[in-house]
Amino acid sequence: MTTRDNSTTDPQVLAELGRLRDSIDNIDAAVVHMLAERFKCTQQVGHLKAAHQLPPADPAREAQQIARLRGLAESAKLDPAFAEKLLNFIISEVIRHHEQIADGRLNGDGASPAA
Ligand SMILES: C=C(O[C@@H]1C=C(C(=O)O)C=C[C@H]1O)C(=O)O
Repeated sequence: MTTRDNSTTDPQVLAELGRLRDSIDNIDAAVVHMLAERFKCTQQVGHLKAAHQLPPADPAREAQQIARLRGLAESAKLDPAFAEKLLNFIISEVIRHHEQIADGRLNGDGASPAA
């Protein structure tokens, strides 16, 4: 496929591209805000688990979430395999935080966890 810069592209095409990118930027911002809220909740779960000697990971709960999310993805015409991969990626980070909390390496509400 050949590529070229924007200088000769129809202004209407560029306007449409700009409009779509504005929506993409809004969606990305919403995703970041929703993830931040999710991590605030999961940090609290991590502290609760650590205080009551519960394990950081709960595979049975994860299996339920994956099954539910795959169903939601299918209804929304999103690839269920992609939805599962994304959820697993997020959950693995949550479990890492929970292990840090249990080891006393992470405090606070976890809005910006240590690396
Ligand atoms: C948040 C929890 O801890 C872990 C993280 C999960 C998640 O991010 O959704 C789900 C299950 C657990 O492996 C939980 O047990 O609810």
